[in-house]
Amino acid sequence: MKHYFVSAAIIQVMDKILCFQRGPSKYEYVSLKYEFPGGKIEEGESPEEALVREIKEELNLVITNLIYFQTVEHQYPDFKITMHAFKCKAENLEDIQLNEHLNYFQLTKSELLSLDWAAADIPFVDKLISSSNA
Ligand SMILES: Nc1nc2c([nH]c(=O)n2[C@@H]2O[C@H](COP(=O)(O)OP(=O)(O)OP(=O)(O)O)[C@@H](O)[C@H]2O)c(=O)[nH]1
Repeated sequence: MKHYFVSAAIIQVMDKILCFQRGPSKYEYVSLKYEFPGGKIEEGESPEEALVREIKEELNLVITNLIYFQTVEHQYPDFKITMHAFKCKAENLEDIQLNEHLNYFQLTKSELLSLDWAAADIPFVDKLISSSNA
């Protein structure tokens, strides 16, 4: 069984959080689901370095002020992921490009549950909702 190590960005804009819809996938349980953008950590990279690289590649954004948030281990039917989430800011939001995602929303914490999240992201969503100053 494959085990992926992944970093994910909780990008905050004022009191809102950026939520991104994945494209179609052969794995129906992640296909078209919402996620925090990011990707796999490559050999020799820290989780933070991987996240800065992935967000530039996927969204053309420069992220700053990374603060560790939480790590989730999730077993999907075909692979396992260990995913580290970081809160951060985006320097240049006006330059955003959706190079991989289909769509995105800027939502307040209380609105997050209106989206169909990838299962691995649910602990992040729950923690964001339950933490008033997180
Ligand atoms: N980036 C990211 N991946 C997630 C999240 N939740 C979640 O289950 N995943 C899963 O983690 C795996 C790795 O993510 P990814 O596909 O974005 O990584 P990547 O850009 O390096 O992929 P690549 O192999 O196509 O280059 C995917 O199978 C994805 O479904 C999330 O919030 N963010």
